[in-house]
Amino acid sequence: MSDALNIFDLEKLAKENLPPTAYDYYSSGAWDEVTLRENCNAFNRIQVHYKVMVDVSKRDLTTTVLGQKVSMPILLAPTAFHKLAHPDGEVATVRAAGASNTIMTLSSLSTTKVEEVTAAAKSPVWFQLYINKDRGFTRDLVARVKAAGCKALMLTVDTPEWGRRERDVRNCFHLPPGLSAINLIPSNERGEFIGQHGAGMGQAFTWMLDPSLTWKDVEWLRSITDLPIIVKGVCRPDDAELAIQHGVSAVLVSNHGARQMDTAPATIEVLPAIAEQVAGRVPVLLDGGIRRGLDVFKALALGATAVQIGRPVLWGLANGGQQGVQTALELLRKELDLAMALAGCPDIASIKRDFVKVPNRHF
Ligand SMILES: Cc1cc2nc3c(=O)[nH]c(=O)nc-3n(C[C@H](O)[C@H](O)[C@H](O)COP(=O)(O)O)c2cc1C
Ligand SMILES: CCCCC(=O)C(=O)O
Repeated sequence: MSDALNIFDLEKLAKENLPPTAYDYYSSGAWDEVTLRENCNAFNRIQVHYKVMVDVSKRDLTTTVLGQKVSMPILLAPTAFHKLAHPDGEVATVRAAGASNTIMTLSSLSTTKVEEVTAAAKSPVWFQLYINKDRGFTRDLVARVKAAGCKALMLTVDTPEWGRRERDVRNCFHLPPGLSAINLIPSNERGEFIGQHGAGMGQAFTWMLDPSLTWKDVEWLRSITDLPIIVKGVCRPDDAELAIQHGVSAVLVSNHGARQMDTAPATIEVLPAIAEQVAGRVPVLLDGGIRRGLDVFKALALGATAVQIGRPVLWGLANGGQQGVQTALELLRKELDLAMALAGCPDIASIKRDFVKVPNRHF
């Protein structure tokens, strides 16, 4: 339905379709948005050293992530409030993930009940979790999402407090009447009011965060569930090491789409050192700034098993719901496929470290 040639076109169309406050909420980053720009710009500084005269007439983008086969190494990151973009909300998103045969992680702050999302799923759904100050609340939620059929927990660890997104503060951003973080309601009366207060998004949701969290809470989480745990928000090799020591099943290199700590490095810049530290013990995933299939190629060359996309899904959702999300996913799939052909890589396993050159390494 859309004439979008790429994700940037989809964003332009989304901006026209969305109420300005919703567009600002989706697009913004923390403070001066330095990292927001860097997440994308850093990909462009990486060179691709392609091979020639390789038979790339047949190409295979399939791969396996945590034992789950996907049609491509591009997963859907957890993002809040999909009904702000389209009335079908997270159901549209999960249907698109199913049609593209890849994994969606549902945000804790989804505007659709987890059971409704998994019922519409044709491919695995993971659940993004914040550990609540009230551990009983978290325990109930974990049991509920497992019963609903979620196949892994993605524990977000970069959010002891909400980062400050000044566009939201200026806009007095809040959820319109009728929308709420619905999964958080049944266990907690405060849920009803979540997000209904202007300018106070951060405040309205602060009750669900616990700034006292440490790695021992990952052990606690492991003790209450047998679901695999992916730690989301790691940006340093030493933290990746601690995550592994505390028994996680995967490490996700992420700076929360630049919405938490501003001037944090671009995720693609810290990926090589983290992948070296992890050394294949668990899968390393990455998100932040992926706007081209070529970016996916670079992340894989630098050690990621797969990547996640956040905002591109929302831009798709704002352009016709399920169909728009499929457009976003298929644009990126085609770009990755072409990048692999041009680089001389017929399959995912052949995308190796020596295909890319990184100008300045962190750590
Ligand atoms: C509008 C929006 C909402 C988000 N909501 C959540 C969330 O509820 N939980 C979470 O762990 N991360 C959340 N994130 C972060 C994403 O999971 C992901 O890390 C980030 O969007 C990746 O960067 P990209 O948008 O540049 O692809 C959100 C990001 C955006 C843009
Ligand atoms: C109050 C913030 C809601 C979620 C969100 O925007 C994020 O995780 O970045």
